[in-house]
Amino acid sequence: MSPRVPRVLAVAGTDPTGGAGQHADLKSIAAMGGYGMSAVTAVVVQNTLGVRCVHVPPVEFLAAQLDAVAEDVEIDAVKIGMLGSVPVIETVTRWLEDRRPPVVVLDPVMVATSGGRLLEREAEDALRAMLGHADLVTPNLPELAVLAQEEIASSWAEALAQGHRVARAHGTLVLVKGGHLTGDRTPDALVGPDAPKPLVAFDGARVPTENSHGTGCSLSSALATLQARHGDWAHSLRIAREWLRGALERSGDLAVGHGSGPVHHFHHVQDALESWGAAPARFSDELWAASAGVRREIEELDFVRGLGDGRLEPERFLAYLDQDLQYLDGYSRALTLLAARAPDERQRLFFAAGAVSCTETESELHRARLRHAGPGAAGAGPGEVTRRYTSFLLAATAAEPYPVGLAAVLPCFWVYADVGRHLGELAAAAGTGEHPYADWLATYADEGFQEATRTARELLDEAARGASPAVRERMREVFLEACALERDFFAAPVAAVRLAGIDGIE
Ligand SMILES: Nc1ncnc2c1ncn2[C@@H]1O[C@H](COP(=O)(O)OP(=O)(O)O)[C@@H](O)[C@H]1O
Ligand SMILES: Cc1ncc(COP(=O)(O)OP(=O)(O)O)c(N)n1
Repeated sequence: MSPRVPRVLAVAGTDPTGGAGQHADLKSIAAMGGYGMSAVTAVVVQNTLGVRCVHVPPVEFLAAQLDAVAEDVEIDAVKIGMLGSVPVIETVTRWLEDRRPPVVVLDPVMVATSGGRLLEREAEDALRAMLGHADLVTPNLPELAVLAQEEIASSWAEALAQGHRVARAHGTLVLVKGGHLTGDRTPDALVGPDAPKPLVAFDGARVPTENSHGTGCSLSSALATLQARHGDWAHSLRIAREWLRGALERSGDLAVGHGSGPVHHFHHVQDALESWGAAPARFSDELWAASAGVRREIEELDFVRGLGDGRLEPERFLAYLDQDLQYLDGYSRALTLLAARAPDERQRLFFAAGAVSCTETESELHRARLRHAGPGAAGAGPGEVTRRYTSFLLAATAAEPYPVGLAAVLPCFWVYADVGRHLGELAAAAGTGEHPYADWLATYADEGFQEATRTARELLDEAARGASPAVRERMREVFLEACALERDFFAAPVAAVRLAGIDGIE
């Protein structure tokens, strides 16, 4: 019977930055619910930028490690990664002949994506000769071509056919991986020796990230673990792919290295930790605490008190609406600039959608109210505070680093949502009678707006994690300046009672 916690041995090289090799294997095995062990084949000096050099310890040392594990622990699965040279391949082959665990996955590591060779060229024949010992071989496309002794496949159909030829020649299953294909899809398929048609195939959109260091190591060790658990390759591949997709999508949380960074093996555990209350300190919390004084000043403003308890003069409310409409024009331009500079599709869509909503929905709400108030309700142009605030936003989003632009636009989401909460409290305290601004106050509580505020905050935290100390400091300055501008903006309508011809408001 399959063990609940499979004992999985990784026979592989090292990566001191923890993204590839046996470090990635151990994380992947644990992430899939296994117990990881490792025997070192080669000590590799590498980081996310590339491989610097390789030291292969005497093979007697490797054989002793393998025996030490096997003599003590029942091994449910082995994942074999970097082997490097003929003597190492021969040592591992001999060990497999003596003590083969029930599941053997061989990732025929040859060249790191960053360019460094991890298998001597003269060891390629020996590696091919070893394939028959594996249940599953997981080459990337260049490795598959070496195993097949053919050109690199240039299409998915060619890759599948090549995978089948390798599977047939060595009597093993081959996982044909599409990570190295050009284009925005990353298919994977299991091909067996008996027929060219894949036993199972999966497709998916490529995750837009540079952080793919160690994906091959991670996938193969996850598969070894899942297979020891379920005994079904198709099922194992489905789960491993889904997990790896999350690990690629959340790789940006890690901020490790300056090159192709590692994937986030424990992205699912991070969520569990947070649900247990172990949320990490958020940079946005720090900014929020620093803005407490300005937010108190906003709550004290006559305009805010009057809007909350309903006593605000209509002409002041309309003066505010008129300036807010002109502010929205600048704000939507600032969001458009951020969308253009966003590092990934999710952020680009978020800011682009925000810009559209400002220009279409929110501006129209303002215009409808101003139209209803009569022809005198529209002001002459942007007031001094409106001009100052919008110029500040455009400068920050166009010319400063992207995380700083994010810090500039966040208060318009967050402070506004917080003022809305406070206004709701003031309205409730003022009593249950008819409130002249009730429908306007309801817009602050809109769930779509609250959700957008949460997302903007998460994006700021994400950007802060990858930012240098100098950029984080600038984010703080800009965030506080935007909060002060929010305050000045709420204070400005007091000076605007000059608007004429107003009978009522809607
Ligand atoms: N950007 C990406 N988005 C989604 N999946 C990816 C991406 N990059 C790699 N993968 C997946 O990671 C696994 C290993 O990738 P691949 O690049 O083919 O191998 P290797 O890391 O051995 O070079 C495959 O399942 C592949 O589909
Ligand atoms: C020690 C070690 N083993 C294997 C690799 C290659 O890892 P892989 O998962 O194929 O992905 P890249 O790192 O090449 O993107 C390695 N770098 N080091």
